Amino acid sequence: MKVGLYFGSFNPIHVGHLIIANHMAEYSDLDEVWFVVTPQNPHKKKGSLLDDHHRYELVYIAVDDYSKLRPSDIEFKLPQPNYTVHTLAHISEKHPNKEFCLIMGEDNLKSFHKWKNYETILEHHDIYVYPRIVGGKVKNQFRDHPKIHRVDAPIIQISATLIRDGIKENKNVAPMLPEKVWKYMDEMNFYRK
Ligand SMILES: Nc1ncnc2c1ncn2[C@@H]1O[C@H](COP(=O)(O)OP(=O)(O)OP(=O)(O)O)[C@@H](O)[C@H]1O
Ligand SMILES: O=C(O)c1ccc[n+]([C@@H]2O[C@H](COP(=O)([O-])O)[C@@H](O)[C@H]2O)c1
Repeated sequence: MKVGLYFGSFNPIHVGHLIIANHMAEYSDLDEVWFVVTPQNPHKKKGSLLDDHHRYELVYIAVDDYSKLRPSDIEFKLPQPNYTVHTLAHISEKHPNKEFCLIMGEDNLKSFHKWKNYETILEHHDIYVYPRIVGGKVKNQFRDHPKIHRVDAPIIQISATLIRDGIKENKNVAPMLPEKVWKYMDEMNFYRK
């Protein structure tokens, strides 16, 4: 079985994430997509991060109705900050019968040369890249790389930052979130202060 791993802070998960993951599961050769909730991205400040378990709960609620999408808390017990190369080694050892690929946006591909041991990642895993609107260029070494596959998924301009800021300013952010996710966030008063 071929599993696509979609790593992120998911602070919170939104419809942009869900549309990408569902597109990969339905229109590529991936059998499943797992949302790996990252406690601490090595390139991001902890800042306004909601508690790990709350972010995981929101992902869990979001994928509940999708049989090919799953939540994963595998990074919760691994050392922080979370380097993807370590998680990939750990997850591959835990599930020897599955083939794991990485899903990433074009934005992340642009800074992929700064990731820890990115050559090791490319040696062992395929990467499925979806388009995003961002400045800058993808490095030549990643352009026609045999392990990097482009998937023509839709471009959605929503970010978790936009949602967090909107909630603080009392705006209606409901359309940007799966309905059950928004209901839970609203009840729990997440991101209000
Ligand atoms: N609208 C979107 N469409 C496609 N990919 C997205 C979108 N928003 C985020 N991503 C990508 O999904 C992954 C996880 O996203 P992340 O949790 O950082 O959300 P975010 O919305 O970018 O968050 P923030 O605004 O807090 O930086 C990252 O690789 C990110 O580039
Ligand atoms: O391994 C690395 O060096 C590395 C550097 C930057 C980002 N990442 C991972 O990329 C994923 C996307 O991060 P984010 O916070 O933008 O959603 C997240 O799981 C990070 O841990 C990993």
